[in-house]
Amino acid sequence: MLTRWYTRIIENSDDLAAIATLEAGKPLREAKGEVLYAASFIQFFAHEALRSTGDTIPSPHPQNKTRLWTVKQPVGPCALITPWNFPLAMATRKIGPALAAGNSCILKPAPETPLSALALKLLANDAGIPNEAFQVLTADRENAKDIVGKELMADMRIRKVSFTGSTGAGIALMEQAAKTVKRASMELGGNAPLIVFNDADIDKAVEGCVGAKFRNAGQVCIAINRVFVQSSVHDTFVNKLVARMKSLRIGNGFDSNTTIGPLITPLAVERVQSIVNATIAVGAQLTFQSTISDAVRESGGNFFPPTVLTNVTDSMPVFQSEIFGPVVAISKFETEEEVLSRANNTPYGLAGYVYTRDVSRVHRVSEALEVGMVGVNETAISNELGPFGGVKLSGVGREGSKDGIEEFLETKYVSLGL
Ligand SMILES: NC(=O)c1ccc[n+]([C@@H]2O[C@H](COP(=O)([O-])OP(=O)(O)OC[C@H]3O[C@@H](n4cnc5c(N)ncnc54)[C@H](O)[C@@H]3O)[C@@H](O)[C@H]2O)c1
Ligand SMILES: O=CCCC(=O)O
Repeated sequence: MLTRWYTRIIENSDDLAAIATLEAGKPLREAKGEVLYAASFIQFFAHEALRSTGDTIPSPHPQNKTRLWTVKQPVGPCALITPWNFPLAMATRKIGPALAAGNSCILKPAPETPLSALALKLLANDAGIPNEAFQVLTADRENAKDIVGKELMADMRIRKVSFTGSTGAGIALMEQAAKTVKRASMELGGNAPLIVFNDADIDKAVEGCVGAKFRNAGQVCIAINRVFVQSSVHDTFVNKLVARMKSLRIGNGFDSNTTIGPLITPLAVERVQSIVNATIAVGAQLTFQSTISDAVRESGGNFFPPTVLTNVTDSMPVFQSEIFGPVVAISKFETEEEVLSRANNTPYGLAGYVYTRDVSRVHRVSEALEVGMVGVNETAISNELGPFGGVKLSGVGREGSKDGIEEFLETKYVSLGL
């Protein structure tokens, strides 16, 4: 059934991408990429279902009088709660392993993007997945908090909660889930550093920065939030970045020239603007800001122009908050020791990126960064095979990869006396 669902998603990819662009505003090209990314989790976990095997264990008893083994069993009905920024992929990254492990599940999508979830469900039912096995429960923001979250969390029948969203909401759900001792996986906010050393390929670093900063207009949990550039290559990096950013095109996601769409709500635009204003007010320099054409501005979308801030210091608001918008904030550093201490000086630990040609440094820095995922000389780290997840306030558990299905399985131990 999962394989059939995968096929239905691919067959309907143009419609799914259009729905995601309509709901979330992302450029259609990115939405098409998200459909393939979303589908990959269904295909991968359809295969992974075949590998959910237990162990046989040697008997510890002197006369070999017992046989011991384990079986993998479904954890039980699952509550899956997802955000709006990847309305298809964040859903399938949970539904795929939940169903593959043999669980039923209830998906509670973000109030901003319920239609993508409902479209996925239609295709799942069409592929033969029973209505009862995968349900979608839509709710507005207040109902999500006050009724849905608490109802699902208080219900003893729900044995697992898998959440992707903000750290604050994740903590609230963990507290609620504790009362019925549910298994909990939390994919939460980030504050990713990009570290560019003076031996790096600067063109490659600029391209990586553009990729991981402007994807979905910066509304990505693994988006680069703090850029640290070694002082001798700082000006070169900034100049090349600004030159590259001049080719970005802001506009309606359905316009084929658009590379940056709107932010999700007017409130999101206000929030990003206030972070930028507060950072400039304490001494950062506004080095570059793209222009938004009158036609685009008058179209009424929630656009924020791609922006570069330099002379940023660690205590400034742009380094302290998850920006969730197209703003590059850059700071200079001198030594490896200094930059590692500054990069780790955050309660978050989702992704980190480093550009260097020194292989020893690759090992030192990737091991020392307090994050769940490291991109070395690349920033496109997301795929169905890599374990996705964070440490510290960025969450617990992993999604995708062989680890992803384990989150939805219990290990039962059987001891047989002969
Ligand atoms: N680590 C990851 O994999 C990952 C992926 C995507 C987004 N995120 C994070 O998500 C955040 C942006 O998404 P958002 O604004 O939709 O987040 P959010 O936390 O406001 O909402 C996420 C989901 O949780 C629901 N929700 C919120 N509070 C709830 C509560 N108390 N009880 C039950 N449900 C509740 C919302 O309705 C929505 O469906 C960012 O912080 C981003 O970094 C993390
Ligand atoms: O926003 C967070 C998820 C993005 C991704 O899976 O690459």
